[in-house]
Amino acid sequence: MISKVGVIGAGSMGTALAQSISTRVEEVILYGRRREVVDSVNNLRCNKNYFPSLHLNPNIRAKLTSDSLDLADCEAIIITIPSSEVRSAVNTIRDELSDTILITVAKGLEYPSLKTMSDVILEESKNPNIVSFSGPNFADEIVYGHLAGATIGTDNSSLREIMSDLFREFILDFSDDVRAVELCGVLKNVYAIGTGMWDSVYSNYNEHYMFLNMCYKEMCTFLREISRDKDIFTKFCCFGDFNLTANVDKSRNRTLGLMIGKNIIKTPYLDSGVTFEGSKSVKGIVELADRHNIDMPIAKFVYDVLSGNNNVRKTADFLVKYESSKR
Ligand SMILES: NC(=O)c1ccc[n+]([C@@H]2O[C@H](COP(=O)([O-])OP(=O)(O)OC[C@H]3O[C@@H](n4cnc5c(N)ncnc54)[C@H](O)[C@@H]3O)[C@@H](O)[C@H]2O)c1
Repeated sequence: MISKVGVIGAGSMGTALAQSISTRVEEVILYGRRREVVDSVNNLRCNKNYFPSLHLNPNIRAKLTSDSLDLADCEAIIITIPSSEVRSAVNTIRDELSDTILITVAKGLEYPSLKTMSDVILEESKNPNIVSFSGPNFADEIVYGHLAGATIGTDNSSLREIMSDLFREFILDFSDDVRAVELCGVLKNVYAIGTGMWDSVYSNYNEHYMFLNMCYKEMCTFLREISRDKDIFTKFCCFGDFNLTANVDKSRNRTLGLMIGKNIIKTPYLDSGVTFEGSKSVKGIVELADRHNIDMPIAKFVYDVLSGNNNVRKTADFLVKYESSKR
């Protein structure tokens, strides 16, 4: 159905999705910032900075973002750059985006606007054909063709069939509440940091799963208030992605929480750069919760520790007392 796709961002997720969809479309253009990455894709058929031993399919070509992009003949564009870069990147190419489907995988909340990435993309591109792609999937597994699940968030039902075909390598579910799908991706990062912090203090299985349950309950309380999709709780973007990110040590945000709890990383630590997107979003989530009058003590726990206002043990002990006092 779609024959040409542009992927903005030649990092882990961009390369993984390019490889995955290249079995479905005629041509994929991977847009990267670094010349050595672009050259390795075109000349060596691999992305030497991210997956040096993976042979990329022959219909993937790479281009530098600093060159003329020629996006106009791409029927879909997948945005796989860190959320902090999305506004400026879309602004630069906004004149070429009017007739394409814009798919975002970036997980973050802009601060202080509290806008999700689809809000930001719509504002910059004025193109309403926006899809969010979110679920429990690590790039280093997608890239080798392992099975994965994902939620497609779109309020345009005519895009569902096109997305089903493009992402045929995935098991998909759908939601018409794009913002809720994206907020699941932001919340799960906050709770993954929190679970890492908690596990650095309480390490038994009972303690771990008690806290995990408390996090999921808080996440659902938030979603019940803001989501139009009343089934969001069972979708890949919610339950699956929350579990993957909070439970698996390969998750960057969980690792951040563990390292802060073990004093390997010092706080304050709210603005970290590319790797730990959750730490950038936690302040926004706390503000959104306040705006909607939702009690979110665990998100506040993560915020307090990341901003250097409290340590993990004291805050975890406070949470235990707080939960017990609700009886
Ligand atoms: N890695 C995963 O498993 C995974 C899974 C789901 C979603 N995501 C999301 O995908 C996004 C990217 O994550 P990643 O893991 O691929 O990160 P990454 O650090 O591996 O790659 C990001 C790439 O984007 C490039 N980049 C940054 N700003 C750019 C710009 N303005 N124009 C072009 N390229 C730019 C960087 O050079 C880098 O190569 C994040 O929002 C992340 O939350 C990642």
